[in-house]
Amino acid sequence: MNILYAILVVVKYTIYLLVPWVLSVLIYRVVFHPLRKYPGPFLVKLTDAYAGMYAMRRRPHLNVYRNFQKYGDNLRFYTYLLHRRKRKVVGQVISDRSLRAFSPIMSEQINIFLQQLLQSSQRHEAVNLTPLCRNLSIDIVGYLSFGHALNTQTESTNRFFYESMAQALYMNNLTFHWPALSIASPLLKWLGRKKVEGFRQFIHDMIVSRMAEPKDAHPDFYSVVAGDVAADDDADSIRASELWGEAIFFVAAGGTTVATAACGVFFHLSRHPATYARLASEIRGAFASGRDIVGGPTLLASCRYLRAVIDESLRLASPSLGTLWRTLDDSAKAPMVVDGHVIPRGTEVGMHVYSVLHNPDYYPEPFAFRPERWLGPEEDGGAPDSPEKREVRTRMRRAQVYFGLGDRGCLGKTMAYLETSLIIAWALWYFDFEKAPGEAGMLGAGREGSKEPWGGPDQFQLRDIFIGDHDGPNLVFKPRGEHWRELMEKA
Ligand code: HEM
Repeated sequence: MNILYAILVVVKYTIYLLVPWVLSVLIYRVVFHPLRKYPGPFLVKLTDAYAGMYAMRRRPHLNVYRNFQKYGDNLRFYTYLLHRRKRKVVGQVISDRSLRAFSPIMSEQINIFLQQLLQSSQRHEAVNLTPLCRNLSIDIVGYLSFGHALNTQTESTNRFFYESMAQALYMNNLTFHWPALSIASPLLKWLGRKKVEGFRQFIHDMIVSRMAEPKDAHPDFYSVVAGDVAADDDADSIRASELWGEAIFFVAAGGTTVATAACGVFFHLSRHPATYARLASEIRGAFASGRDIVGGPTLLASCRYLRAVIDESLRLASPSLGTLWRTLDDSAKAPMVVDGHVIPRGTEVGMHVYSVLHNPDYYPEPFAFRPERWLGPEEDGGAPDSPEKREVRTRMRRAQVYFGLGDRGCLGKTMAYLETSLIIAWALWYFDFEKAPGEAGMLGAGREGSKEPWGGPDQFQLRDIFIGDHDGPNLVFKPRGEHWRELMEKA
């Protein structure tokens, strides 16, 4: 009885202390917070659990978009910032010169992907492009980062890689949107421990096997950073080294983004026959054989419609969906001013990629797939131009944020365009394709009758786990004439 009484007293006084404390925090957040003048859902002012709930459901991009529609151009949100990466070092790995040295490896890997399409076509089976493109881009980034043959395209051993990485990113994204959840970090880590540890072990093995080779053995990330970041080859030292963080970031940044880009293009082409026909005729008219399709002026500069299709697909289904955060450098003397707003020191300001890319002020009919919007009059059959049209194009280009902008923008942009262009151009050279019949063909698409503009059957569905996660499309490939025989020679 005495113990029960003691517990009740403790609970009572805890409540007496907690209630005023919680109330004062809430009053501060609503009434006195330096960001109080910025609109947003009332719950956001009270707690970051609001953003966390959407992150949990992998839908923060859609929620933020909806809030921009409701509250205007500036929103208040709780989150915190990622740290800056060694841009200069990483930049050297994917400079144009390094890419030239690397492009035979890229072509070899895409060739394996094409062989798989060929096999599916010979079996008259539909293929799910998500695992195929994911394995391809992960294999390419494996070579690019540590000269390492991951062989996820041909063997199942390393295929856990994506699942593990996605689990780690999902967890990070969750605590990023809902920092208070860090209290539960040990539990979350424990729940996801197998996948996350698998991912860590994998990166560790990749680094160790590369460190065993001479620095210049491959034209890869390691050959550039090896002298810059030192680590012994024991697990703790590697995990504590800068190489570790850089490697994880690099593999995550390059490992799945291109897969999303390519899947988006496949999805949209399979839903838009006129676009498909125009692009097929551009590619098939520009080259004499599949062997002639290589990176360089013809593919990237002459195939303007291909670029427009990739751009429009990246706009609708951007591999990066969330907010790119910035904060004022500690050493900066002048305050940060954004769009006329003076930003309190220590506050992070972000640009929400999905919302910008679907803003009707920049992209009229933002959910419509219209590659032509990216073409100038000279590329669009000499269509009449006007100052208004030029103004629309300029605004569109300035809002083209899927690679980020400015001095933190994507360093892999050239590589991403090259890789996606080669995948699509070769697929259209060797094959014809269409969406799989029946329900299977709906994989990755929204639903008929959806009330949301992003929910319809012509919209590629992305889940926001920091990167865009997806499944599908399921497509049926048919070899085009006798061109496929060239693939047999390449095999
Ligand atoms: C379509 C594919 C891709 C998209 C949409 C994309 C998008 C992005 C975005 C939005 C950022 C952040 C920019 C910012 O914070 O302002 C970024 C950064 C970065 N990306 Fe990409 N990316 C793609 C492919 C790649 C590839 C293939 C690589 C390399 C293999 C790569 C390497 C990087 C690196 C190293 C950074 C960090 C730059 C820095 O912090 O200074 N990306 N990317």
